[in-house]
Amino acid sequence: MGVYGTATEKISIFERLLEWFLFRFRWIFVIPLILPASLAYDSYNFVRNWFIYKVQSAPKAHDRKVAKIQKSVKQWSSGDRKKKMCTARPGWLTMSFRFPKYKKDMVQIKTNDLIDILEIDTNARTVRVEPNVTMGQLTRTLIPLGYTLPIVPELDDLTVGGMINGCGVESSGRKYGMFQHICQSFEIVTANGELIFASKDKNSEHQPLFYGIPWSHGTLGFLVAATIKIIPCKPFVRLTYFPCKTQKKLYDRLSHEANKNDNEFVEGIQYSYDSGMIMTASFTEAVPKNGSLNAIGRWHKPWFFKHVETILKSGKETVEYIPLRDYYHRHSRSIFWEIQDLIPFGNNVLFRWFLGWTMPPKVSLLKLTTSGSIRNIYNRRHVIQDMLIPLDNIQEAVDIFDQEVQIYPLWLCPLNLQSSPGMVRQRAGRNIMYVDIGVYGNCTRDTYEPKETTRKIEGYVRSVQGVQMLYADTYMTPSEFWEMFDSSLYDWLRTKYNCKEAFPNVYDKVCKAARY
Ligand SMILES: Cc1cc2nc3c(=O)[nH]c(=O)nc-3n(C[C@H](O)[C@H](O)[C@H](O)COP(=O)(O)OP(=O)(O)OC[C@H]3O[C@@H](n4cnc5c(N)ncnc54)[C@H](O)[C@@H]3O)c2cc1C
Ligand SMILES: NC(=O)C1=CN([C@@H]2O[C@H](COP(=O)(O)OP(=O)(O)OC[C@H]3O[C@@H](n4cnc5c(N)ncnc54)[C@H](OP(=O)(O)O)[C@@H]3O)[C@@H](O)[C@H]2O)C=CC1
Ligand SMILES: CC(C)=CCC[C@@H](C)[C@H]1CC[C@@]2(C)C3=C(CC[C@]12C)[C@@]1(C)CC[C@H](O)C(C)(C)[C@@H]1CC3
Repeated sequence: MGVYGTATEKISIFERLLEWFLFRFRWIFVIPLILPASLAYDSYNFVRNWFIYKVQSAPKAHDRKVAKIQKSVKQWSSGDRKKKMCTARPGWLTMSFRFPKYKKDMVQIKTNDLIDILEIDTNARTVRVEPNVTMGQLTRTLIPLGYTLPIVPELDDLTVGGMINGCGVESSGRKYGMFQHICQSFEIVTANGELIFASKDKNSEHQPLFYGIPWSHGTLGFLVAATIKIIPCKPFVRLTYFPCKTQKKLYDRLSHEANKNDNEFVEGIQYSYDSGMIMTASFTEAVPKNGSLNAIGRWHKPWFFKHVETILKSGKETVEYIPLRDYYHRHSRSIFWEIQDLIPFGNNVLFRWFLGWTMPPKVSLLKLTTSGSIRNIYNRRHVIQDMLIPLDNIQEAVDIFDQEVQIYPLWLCPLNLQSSPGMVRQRAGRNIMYVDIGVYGNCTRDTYEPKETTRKIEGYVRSVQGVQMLYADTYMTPSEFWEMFDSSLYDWLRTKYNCKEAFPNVYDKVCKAARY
């Protein structure tokens, strides 16, 4: 039973067996209940969003919704101010592993109904959206018009608000950086209830706030709308798979492709210590006559990471044409590779043909129904981490991951990090190619101790000027945290916009103590 935890934990054999049973057979509950509920939830949202977009009622309603938020914040401001504020978005809806503890002791401001796309301006090449608009909603609306966001983080339910106040990365990061770098302006309700417009434009009065908002997790104000760049796109991508059978070949290829201007998208999946696949893609108008079309998003298709593994085994460099939306949401159906634990036989051909159309279960509904025992088992042996480190350090970083957790596959996503102000900054004065190393899975190492192991990895990441994505568990102390992140602009903005009484410090929202 060593695999389920650490020697120091005192938990009876019976409890372990029960946990194991609940974990292994979670599908008994997920298939008949969560899958239909997910389908119903998505269908309702699809119809509702389509209707609202058609009747164009969102822009008018927006002003009313924002006025309500301002009123609530002003009420807080003129009250006793004993409690701090956060959004009322419930913990089970967020796309992170933990349920936030801090919400119950705070005044929750209702930003929940900010769920609409407000304006698509194809001349200015921007889209103005409310913060709870999801990536799935945006691709569904923009792609038929011939446009897309330059960066589309791949899980359908990720929100614009989460991508901006937290962080968003995707395979076009090699060209565009992170989600915050494709934003033009933010509309913010401040701690005083004032509505301000913070733009990237250097003549904008609130330009520093524009740079301060990303990664601040709602601790500088409430985001009520964002204007984001859009670019023209084509209906397909031409995806090339480069199987790599040694680690050197894998990282050389990753670095070569990440620095090559022709590539719109570059990502890697490392399947073992010394083998993996690098994939590059660019937009294309049509599938050539002899080209192979693969609509990977269709319900009966194999999970994307399994499909890639099959090509890796064949060892052949392969080219496929993939519908653009299928490409963007390629990791949604299998929630990267997390679905294996939830429905172990989900990639079986019979399951796919009969029930594939009901997949995937919604992460939010899974979270809502996660029992304490399942949470314990995930706490003890499941690792979810994304570390952004300079691409030049990839070999060393993977060695540390291998030594500490030895979990594969690893997600490798290059991103171009600008030298701009904000919580995440590198001070080179030029762009540096980073890579996001994503580790998602069960650790079977006997030496794995969630806190100690994560702290070792965090220490390494700090030592190479890397950063940890904060949706994951962080075990850093405040001083370690502020060694990793730059507090100069953040602290100044917290004073300037009277945030200290109104919102907690970002560390107090993301540290382990703030989460279940
Ligand atoms: C005590 C104190 C007072 C401050 N007062 C102000 C103030 O009056 N006005 C103000 O705007 N900020 C102010 N700030 C915030 C300051 O801009 C940030 O701390 C900034 O991120 C620090 O950058 P740096 O000095 O390391 O700049 P550098 O590393 O030298 O800057 C890197 C690049 O970012 C650009 N840059 C730097 N700051 C900003 C910014 N705020 N917005 C856009 N581009 C920027 C620079 O031009 C340069 O190209 C103050 C901070 C402190 C601690
Ligand atoms: N490809 C990728 O990049 C992926 C990224 N992720 C991570 O998941 C998270 C996104 O999850 P998602 O469910 O969309 O977002 P969350 O609800 O988790 O929000 C993330 C943070 O942003 C704050 N926030 C959200 N909306 C607002 C707003 N309107 N005004 C002020 N603050 C706000 C929240 O504050 P509060 O606590 O007050 O609600 C919270 O601290 C991100 O942090 C991201 O890093 C996950 C998967 C993939
Ligand atoms: C930067 C990138 C690409 C990050 C991808 C992160 C995903 C793999 C994470 C985000 C949220 C996440 C932690 C989650 C889970 C798996 C991994 C996810 C989807 C699951 C579904 C695993 C099963 C759990 O019981 C529970 C339902 C609580 C969580 C919910 C969040």
